[in-house]
Amino acid sequence: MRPGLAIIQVGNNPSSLTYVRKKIALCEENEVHHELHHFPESITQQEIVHQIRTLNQQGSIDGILVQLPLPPHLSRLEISNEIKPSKDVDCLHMANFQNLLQNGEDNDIIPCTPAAVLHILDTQEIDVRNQNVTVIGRSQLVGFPLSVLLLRRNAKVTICHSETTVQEHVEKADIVISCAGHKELVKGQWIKNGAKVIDVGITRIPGTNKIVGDIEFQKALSKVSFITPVPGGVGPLTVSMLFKNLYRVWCRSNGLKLNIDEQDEELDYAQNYQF
Ligand SMILES: Nc1nc(=O)c2c([nH]1)NC[C@@H]1CN(c3ccc(C(=O)N[C@@H](CCC(=O)O)C(=O)O)cc3)C=[N+]21
Repeated sequence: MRPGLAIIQVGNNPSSLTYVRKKIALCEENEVHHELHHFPESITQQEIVHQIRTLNQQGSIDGILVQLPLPPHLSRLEISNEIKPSKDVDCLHMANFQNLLQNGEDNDIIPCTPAAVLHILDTQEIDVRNQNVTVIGRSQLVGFPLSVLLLRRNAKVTICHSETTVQEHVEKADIVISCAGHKELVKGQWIKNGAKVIDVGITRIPGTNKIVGDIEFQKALSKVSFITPVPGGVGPLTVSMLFKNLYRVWCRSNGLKLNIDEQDEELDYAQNYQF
């Protein structure tokens, strides 16, 4: 049986519309069974919970993804914990999240964006051990788990957030990973010569189709020894990692042994990425 992915989307957040469209396009390209459950902003907590419970029972669905952010009247925590842990491709359920903290990269599921960042570090052969790594942002899906995973790789991690100054921590960083979603928050001149920079942030410029990252890219270019662009950097890889996670849960639910080499091939055909 083909892998099956259910996406739950609430409202019409323009970024979510784009991301969901990309995920569905990849499902179609790769013959992954998919269902989009798109609800109006007015949906109640109970209705969403009911939908998740139905999908939890559904044999054709291996992975359930609740597209974030949710509107403020819905409880993300409660909704996350309704997802059957074995179908949770984003590692949102608290049991999965706890396992992630305990097992680090040995965990079954690593959330898609942190997994994308680790993949970049690995393919670029960037060793974070004993390096000053400044992570900007502490969200449950990105900054926080990523920081823990970097710590387990023995990086010296500094986490910045809305109540910290950023400049001084960027200035001392060997590696900067920005996941704030604030247009050009990190000034090129702050970056240490030779530093490596991964830009996870995406901000849409209103009234255009343009997106920009958290880093002043052009100004950073003369300083860095490596930088990922926006668009065309972490974003597309994030979607590849979703498919990697889906493949994992599908293997598990079908009693198949995971073949990691095969899995990496799956990843290559899912996206072409080149920095
Ligand atoms: N439950 C959940 N899981 C997620 O994995 C999740 C989420 N919620 N909410 C939002 C973020 C963001 N995210 C991206 C997906 C694709 C691109 C992507 O393809 N970006 C392209 C272009 C995008 C564009 O043109 O707008 C690029 O950066 O080149 C970016 C970001 C997944 N997220």
